[in-house]
Amino acid sequence: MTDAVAEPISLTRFLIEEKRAGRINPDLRLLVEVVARACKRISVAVGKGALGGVLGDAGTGNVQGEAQKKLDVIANDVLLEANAWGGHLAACASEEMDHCQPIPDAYPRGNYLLLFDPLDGSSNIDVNVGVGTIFSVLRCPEGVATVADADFLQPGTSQVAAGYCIYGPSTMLVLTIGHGTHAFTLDREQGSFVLTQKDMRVPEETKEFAINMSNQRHWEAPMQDYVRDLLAGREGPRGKDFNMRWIASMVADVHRILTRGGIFIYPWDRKDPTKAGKLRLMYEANPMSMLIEQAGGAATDGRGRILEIAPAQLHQRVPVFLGSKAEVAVATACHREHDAAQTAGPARNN
Ligand SMILES: O=P(O)(O)OC[C@H]1O[C@](O)(COP(=O)(O)O)[C@@H](O)[C@@H]1O
Ligand SMILES: [Mg+2]
Ligand SMILES: [Mg+2]
Repeated sequence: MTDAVAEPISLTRFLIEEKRAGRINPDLRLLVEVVARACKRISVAVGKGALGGVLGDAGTGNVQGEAQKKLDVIANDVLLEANAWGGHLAACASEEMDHCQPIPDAYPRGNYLLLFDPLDGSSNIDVNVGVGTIFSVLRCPEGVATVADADFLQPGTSQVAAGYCIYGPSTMLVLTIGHGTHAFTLDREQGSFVLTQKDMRVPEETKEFAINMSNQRHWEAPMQDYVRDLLAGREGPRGKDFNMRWIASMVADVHRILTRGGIFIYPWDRKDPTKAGKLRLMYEANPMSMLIEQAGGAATDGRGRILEIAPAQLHQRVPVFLGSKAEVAVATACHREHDAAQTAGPARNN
């Protein structure tokens, strides 16, 4: 849990103070301001709902083979356009684009790489449930003349900033620049983000888990074991009753966990064994893991720390276990013990 701030300040003033304290440089500060401005525009588009002609399918597909919603495309265009002229970026990469998009030669170029999931929780757009934008910032490797996808393939530990904007009953920007995780609420009358939670902390222990249970039959053995113990409640080996929540917008599920704790899980499953998971490492798992770790939580792929994964592809997928530290440790230990037993024993049973 996190206390509300005594004297709310704007995002701009917060960033100026961080700059004075030597925690952010002018270019990164500008980049965060530009992303925040773009999120305000997306918030307006999302808020129009059925009146704005923004609901429904775009009639196109993305590189992931997923049908795009109109708002996926709108949010992607808003982020690209807002960042093109800033002078702080070398290139953008998006869940919705096949390859990265370098800043054109005619435009001022900077030294950062921006990655985003422009609209997270797309399946919730048409039913008026919270959705969001997730972003991650990396440094462009030195001496790169024309940025290529390979320049983005850096582990999550290299992120210099990460955040999300949640378009819910209120619009909130949650941000880390590597010195804690902070939440800003959009004052719609003033048009500015105001710091409302400084240094968010994820409680270490929890009694709440978030998972799409309809995939249960497709999970591997350690996942089955872990969730069976949660469901057994007070009478089971965990000795306590667990509650379940699943919004199906990662942004909204993670926001709840940052606010009151819990564990969020999207494991590998056998529905499509060629995919390493559903969620994307670069646009979803890495930025969320940095935010969660900066708030005292933990994030693994069930075996190891997500932020240390060396990416091989821009659109790489990964299993995700993140949230309250002690609970992520239990889930991860369950997988590791299973792996160890498999190595020692005669045959795999999953
Ligand atoms: O449909 P499911 O299996 O519940 O999956 C929900 C998950 O998929 C996502 O919607 C994927 O994100 P996108 O909407 O950006 O593709 C996550 O936000 C969410 O956690
Ligand atoms: Mg997403
Ligand atoms: Mg998306």
